[in-house]
Amino acid sequence: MKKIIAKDLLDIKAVFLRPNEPFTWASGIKSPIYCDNRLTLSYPKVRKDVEQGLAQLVKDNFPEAECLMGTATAGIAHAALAADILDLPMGYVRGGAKSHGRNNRIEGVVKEGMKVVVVEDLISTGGSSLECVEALREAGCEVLGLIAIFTYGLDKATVNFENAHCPFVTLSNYDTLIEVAKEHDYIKHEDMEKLKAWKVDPSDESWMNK
Ligand SMILES: O=P(O)(O)OC[C@H]1O[C@H](OP(=O)(O)OP(=O)(O)O)[C@H](O)[C@@H]1O
Ligand SMILES: O=C(O)c1cc(=O)[nH]c(=O)[nH]1
Repeated sequence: MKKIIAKDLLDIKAVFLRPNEPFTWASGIKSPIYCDNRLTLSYPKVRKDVEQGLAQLVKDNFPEAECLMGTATAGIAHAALAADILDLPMGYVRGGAKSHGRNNRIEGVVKEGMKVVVVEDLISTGGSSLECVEALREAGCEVLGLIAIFTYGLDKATVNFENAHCPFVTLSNYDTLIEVAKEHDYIKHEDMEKLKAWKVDPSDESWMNK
């Protein structure tokens, strides 16, 4: 499954490499790579692989789940589609509470003690995911864990999830993506060298001068 999803992302050109004009991530990290999983929504075959994969992750890892909660914005559609396969309720968590209407941060029905799985599209540092986990816990939910399409496998994310006592599982990851990209000649040799230097410590910007 990890290789199928990695190949899907490469085939639909959801993986962007821009070593000479780095992307700025949500965390502020400058990166030569950006994975736009939102594009999976535009490709029905890939979308099916992703949603069936996410539903299977819930069945295998969190079989007691009573509700899926997407992270705004990129996790929402995946939570809805996977919840439909599993015939479970769903909702989503905003980045912050609304300042009008019902002032909600969490949308959908939330009940005290409800067993929830959070659905995210991608994990870099895990900061955005864990803010949603925290909001759901504050609202009285029992967060069983989090699922996502992709993780970069950064140490920072591992530590953040451990500290938050929140297990997480993903459909694919950076190491698999690089392996599949090599097998299918998706990445030029010089870009691979920059990626290697960057991955040693993504928060150290010296890779840009290599
Ligand atoms: O693990 P992190 O370091 O928090 O980074 C990953 C987050 O960044 C992206 O969201 P973005 O802020 O781009 O917003 P979006 O979901 O609205 O596209 C992505 O969808 C994750 O939620
Ligand atoms: O960390 C991020 O903001 C981020 C990285 C990435 O590869 N893709 C994405 O959508 N967000």
